Amino acid sequence: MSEIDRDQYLIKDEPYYRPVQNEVVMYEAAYDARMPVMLKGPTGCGKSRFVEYMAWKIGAPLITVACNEDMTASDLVGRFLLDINGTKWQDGPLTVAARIGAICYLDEVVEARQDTTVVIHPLTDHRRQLPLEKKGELVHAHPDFQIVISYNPGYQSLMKDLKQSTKQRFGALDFDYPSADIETEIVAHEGHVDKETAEKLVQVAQRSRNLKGHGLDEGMSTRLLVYAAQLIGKGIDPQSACRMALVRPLTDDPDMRDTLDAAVNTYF
Ligand SMILES: Nc1ncnc2c1ncn2[C@@H]1O[C@H](COP(=O)(O)OP(=O)(O)OP(=O)(O)O)[C@@H](O)[C@H]1O
Repeated sequence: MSEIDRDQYLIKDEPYYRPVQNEVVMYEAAYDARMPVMLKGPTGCGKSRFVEYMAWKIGAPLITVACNEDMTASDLVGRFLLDINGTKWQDGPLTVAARIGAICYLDEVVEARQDTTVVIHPLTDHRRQLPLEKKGELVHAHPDFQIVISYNPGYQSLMKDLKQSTKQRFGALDFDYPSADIETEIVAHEGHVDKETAEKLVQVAQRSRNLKGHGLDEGMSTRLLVYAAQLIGKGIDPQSACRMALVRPLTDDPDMRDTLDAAVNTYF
């Protein structure tokens, strides 16, 4: 539909992304094949940043949808809205992406109910179609349309997982917190702190990641390390910065909190 302003979804400035493995080359090949891609990995490890960077590099518009359990198929596909002139169809983000040839990034897709997730099926196989049942229209995806989903395998349970018939429509790239030297580089760059401070933050995080499954559901993410670095960059003393950005968000358990505070104190 010509009235959609495609340019608004373009990423104008290069996002900072530090490649970790061969993910850039792999993604480019998948994009060339318009293969649906699944990014697997823990929270705050760089998946969204990676998609932004790839969209910028390719020059493709990017439409991101944060999925949640209340999301319905209509939230993705579109719905009729009432206005003073009667009813008017409004495309949802998935439909807009299919029409303009955007990369549609469904963040944490497993949060959505399975009856919502299945609407992506006809778009992710050879059909590349999206039926708008309520409107009686069959949208043929633009040749540049691609679908990308993110998925945190750590959170999944039998109750909440993607169906095999959904999973097996995607090529998957594994993401994880980067090695210490790369993560230090990222934290120093994003948090505007010196290398030595970034290194210490990464060491604290690595300690917390060893506690995953032993009282912690998840270790400190790269995102939290960037937060801590930003506070330190604002002149906050490192211990207080780490308490606020690294320890308190992670746990409500007083013993675990003390353990993590102690880990912070050994480095700062
Ligand atoms: N490889 C990387 N290059 C540059 N920045 C990174 C990288 N990895 C992580 N970061 C930093 O970590 C922050 C969090 O990453 P991002 O938002 O992409 O996480 P995510 O994996 O998408 O998390 P979630 O699953 O919770 O949405 C980014 O804003 C960025 O500052």
